Amino acid sequence: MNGKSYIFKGARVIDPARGVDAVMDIGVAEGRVVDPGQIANPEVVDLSGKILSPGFIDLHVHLRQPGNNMAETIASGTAAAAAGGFTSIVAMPNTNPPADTAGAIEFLRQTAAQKGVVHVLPCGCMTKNYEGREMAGIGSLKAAGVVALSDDGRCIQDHSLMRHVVEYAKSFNLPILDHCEEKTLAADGVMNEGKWSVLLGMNGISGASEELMVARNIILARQIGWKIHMQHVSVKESVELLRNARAKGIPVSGEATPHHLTLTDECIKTYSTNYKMNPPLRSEEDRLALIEGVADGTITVIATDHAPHTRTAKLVEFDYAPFGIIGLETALPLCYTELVAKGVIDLAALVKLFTTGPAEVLGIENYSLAEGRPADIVIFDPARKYTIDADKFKSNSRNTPFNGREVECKVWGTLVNGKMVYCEE
Ligand SMILES: NC(=O)N[C@@H](CC(=O)O)C(=O)O
Ligand SMILES: [Zn+2]
Ligand SMILES: [Zn+2]
Repeated sequence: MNGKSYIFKGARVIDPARGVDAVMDIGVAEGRVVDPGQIANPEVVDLSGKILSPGFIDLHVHLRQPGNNMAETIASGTAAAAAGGFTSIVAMPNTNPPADTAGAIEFLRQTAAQKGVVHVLPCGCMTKNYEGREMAGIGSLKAAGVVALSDDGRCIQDHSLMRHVVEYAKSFNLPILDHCEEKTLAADGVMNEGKWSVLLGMNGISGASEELMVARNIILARQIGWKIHMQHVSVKESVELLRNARAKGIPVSGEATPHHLTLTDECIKTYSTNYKMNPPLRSEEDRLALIEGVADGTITVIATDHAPHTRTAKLVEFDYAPFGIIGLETALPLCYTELVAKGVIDLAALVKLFTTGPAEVLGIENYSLAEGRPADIVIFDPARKYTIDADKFKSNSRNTPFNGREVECKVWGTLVNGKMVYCEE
């Protein structure tokens, strides 16, 4: 079936689910991880100096198909994922039309099967037509194969409706991935509310907008006893709320994006719309609190919130530009350079944030390279220094603030079901 078989030799294998961190050989045949001694006619690949780990999982990707194929398609978005080392991506449902029905999920699954190069895990809307008014048909979404529910891009403001959604999500065993944003406090802001919004004369988005909904979600998760995952956590108060809730055993979790971990609202003095996203870049104090949350295990996931927009959409005044930046092809090098190379966390901890952390949110057990498991693998070279060049991206979009940035750690190859779907050479 899967043509080639491989023996990968000499890599440092980091496999957090099994507590493995050692130089060893890994065999791949028939799409699975196998005993390297049992393979006939393998291609032997010398990976000395490189790292091999389970493929990365991104809980937060916008593929834009259907509705905006110019910005991204399932084909281009999954190619970008493979280039970034991701073998599974959760597709956010805020497409056009939104993924709020079994039919929409079926379209995504069929297109992903034909055009996708990595696993596309569908996420369904929590509300009908993504309007925040009426619950979507969660049972039929589950039957169609969604792995989670989200109204990302928006946040259900009606707490009673949200409570019912959480109850249904629990009965269908679907985690909720929530975009935490109270609307009246976010108002018509375009950047973080703070010193820089005052200096630049722009409308601010209060950190309290996020904090309030994180608190709401913690209350519902506790009351209902069900998993709520906070998407793109950006302010220090949210980190503190999560830390306390998790210490009490409330089933909540949180993700940080590479951009919130590496940039602040000061960047907006350039007026580049590639610094405009939601939630907005926050203060240095917030950024440091996120890093602390990652370091102490409060935040268990790094997710990209890959949000492609065309050049023309972003080529307008800051106030009018859409929110969002791409991230699949820059996540690993940015996080390696800023977190591992600077000694904040070690490499094994970073691999966890991209593998077992997100797997746990989705309820995937034993996400590992144990023999017999599907060969979803990433191989990367931490010693490789390079300059990010957006023109080389597989994504259809170029809306990144990191073009030209010097980084270390390059993805060398990505395998999905034993097939090399990206290889540097
Ligand atoms: N993050 C963003 O700024 N934009 C996202 C929506 C979202 O993730 O909230 C998008 O769909 O463009
Ligand atoms: Zn969002
Ligand atoms: Zn998003």
